[in-house]
Amino acid sequence: MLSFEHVSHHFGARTLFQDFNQTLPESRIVLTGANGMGKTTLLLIAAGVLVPSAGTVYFNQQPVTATAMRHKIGISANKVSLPGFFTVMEMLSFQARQFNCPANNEWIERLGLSPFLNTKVDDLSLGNNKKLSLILALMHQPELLLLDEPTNGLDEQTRQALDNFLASYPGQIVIASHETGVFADATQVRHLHLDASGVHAR
Ligand SMILES: Nc1ncnc2c1ncn2[C@@H]1O[C@H](COP(=O)(O)OP(=O)(O)OP(=O)(O)O)[C@@H](O)[C@H]1O
Repeated sequence: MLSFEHVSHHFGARTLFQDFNQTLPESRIVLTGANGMGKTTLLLIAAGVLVPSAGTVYFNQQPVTATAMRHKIGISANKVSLPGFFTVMEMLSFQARQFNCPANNEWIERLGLSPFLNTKVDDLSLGNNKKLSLILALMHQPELLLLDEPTNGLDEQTRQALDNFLASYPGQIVIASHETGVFADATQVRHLHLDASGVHAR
């Protein structure tokens, strides 16, 4: 369960959110808001990748910045850039070693990334880069999965495969999206909306 306690964040003079307090027991959370409102920033903070200006984010009562949480959280966001000089296979192997999980998971096949295993990350198309980022986020089957615009740039077949996968994912999922129909079939969905006055739970 994700929980924000007195979380504030600002970049220079710009405050994105101030004293955000919310416990989110729902298994599916959708984060919406206009461009530049802070959706990606909130995801990075929830992943423990970015330390907020104030406050703490907890996942199952543990601060997300704790080292032990690395194995429990997965994030796919354009702002989490991948080292361009690695090939796809090297990247997957590296991640597998980090998380002590198999690199050869079904997702490489299912997302059609097999022909690109020897391609350097820098040389991947936008869609294939997105696929790699998604696989890296979910290959260790994290308890908390944070996805920034996961279907952006994906072809229809891949979108469908991802939707089906997410529908039965056992962990908690937070998706930042401009699309309204995210988690259409889920029963427990919480909506968070960001605007100029901060984060609003709906
Ligand atoms: N490292 C940074 N330093 C300074 N400003 C930043 C930094 N990262 C993000 N920002 C600013 O913070 C604001 C929120 O950015 P963020 O990427 O979180 O928005 P977003 O809601 O995800 O936008 P979009 O829908 O366009 O992806 C933007 O105005 C952005 O320019």
